Amino acid sequence: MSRSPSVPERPHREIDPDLSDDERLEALRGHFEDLTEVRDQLSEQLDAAEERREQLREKVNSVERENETLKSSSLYISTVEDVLEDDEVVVKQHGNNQEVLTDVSPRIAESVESGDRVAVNDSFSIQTVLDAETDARAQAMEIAEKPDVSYDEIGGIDEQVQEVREAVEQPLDEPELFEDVGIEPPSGVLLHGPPGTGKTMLAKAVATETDATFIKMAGSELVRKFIGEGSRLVRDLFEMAREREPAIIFIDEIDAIATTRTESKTSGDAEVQRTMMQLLSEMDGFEARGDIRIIAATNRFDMLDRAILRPGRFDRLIEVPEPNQEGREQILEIHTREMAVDDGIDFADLAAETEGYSGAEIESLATEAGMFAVRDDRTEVRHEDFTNAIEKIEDDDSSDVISSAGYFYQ
Ligand SMILES: Nc1ncnc2c1ncn2[C@@H]1O[C@H](COP(=O)(O)OP(=O)(O)OP(=O)(O)O)[C@@H](O)[C@H]1O
Repeated sequence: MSRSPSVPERPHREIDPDLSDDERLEALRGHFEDLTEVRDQLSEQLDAAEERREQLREKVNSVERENETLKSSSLYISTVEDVLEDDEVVVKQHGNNQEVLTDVSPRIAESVESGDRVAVNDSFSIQTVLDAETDARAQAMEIAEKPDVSYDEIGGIDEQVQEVREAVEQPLDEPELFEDVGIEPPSGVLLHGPPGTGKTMLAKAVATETDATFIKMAGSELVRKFIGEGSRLVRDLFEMAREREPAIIFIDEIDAIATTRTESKTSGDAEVQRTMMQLLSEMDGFEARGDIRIIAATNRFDMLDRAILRPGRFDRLIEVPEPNQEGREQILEIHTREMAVDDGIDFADLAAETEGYSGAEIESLATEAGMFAVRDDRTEVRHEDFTNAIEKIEDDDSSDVISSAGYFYQ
């Protein structure tokens, strides 16, 4: 900050009364000159102060304008690549990856660091640095230190539960077993099957059982909601897992980032490709015997880019099918455990009536049956509530819910 200039001293001159007229005149002239000099100095200082005030006023105006722009216009998200001298930085725009040399508003120049996510205006000038809350990282991942799903809540897929336990739980709990035998455990496990069959539940249950942190990222969100940030978020996902070992990374709807390459070369496709390449490179550099396990899920197995299924990547495929008669019966029993149900319910009969239902649809059926009891002012749910619920669901959804179960998954 500039110091204010010192105020000149007021000139003072004693005039001896014994002086001759000429001498007094000379002394007064001298005093007058001193006063004029001081006046000139003060006037110069006043000019400088006014100039400074003008500069400050301009600065205030520019900050106000900046503020207005910030409030009124859309800003673009970029990442700071490099911070140079004189408030200049190189930013990389999300979406098209274009690098731009730009300047930072002096107001925030000191808080900008390389790697920060920032908002830039139309002329690429950095307006604000995004904090952790606005950071997509927090929004894009679901993290559960202690997910609360146990194996006995999963019905009808015992074989798959067993396979997942061998491929995921054992390498975490008993890595020495694999070392002794001299084999690498599977790098990644891919669960594939129709929607609502328990794939997410299965991944959560292993995390619960092994006391691992469960970190979920949805492939579809990466490409729809966080456009341009996919590869960075994938990097963050693995970094987050390393920070929280033991951890289970669960990538849901992996098909969204790992579909077979299309002919079109739109920027969106290139972005999806980059996200997938990042995922592959994270997996390739991974220690399979380590404390991080990777599970992915898809209900569009046919569309997957085979590159992700190579050894060292998702090399253990587990199909999670729609439940069969026995499976549906088990799932019905699981989802009515907490309900007040009548002894006369014939679960085997209901299972036969619900062919083609997924686990998620059976869960909705149980809730719907409960609703029939509530409507009838009863606290106990009866067999006919279930049959009424089946009828209602099939009437309501004959065109979508039930048939969609097998729609994407062939
Ligand atoms: N096998 C099952 N046993 C018990 N409940 C199940 C089963 N499958 C699904 N459910 C119920 O359906 C809900 C949704 O299941 P989940 O999210 O695990 O399915 P998903 O296979 O991951 O589906 P999507 O492919 O749509 O992501 C679960 O919370 C659970 O209540």
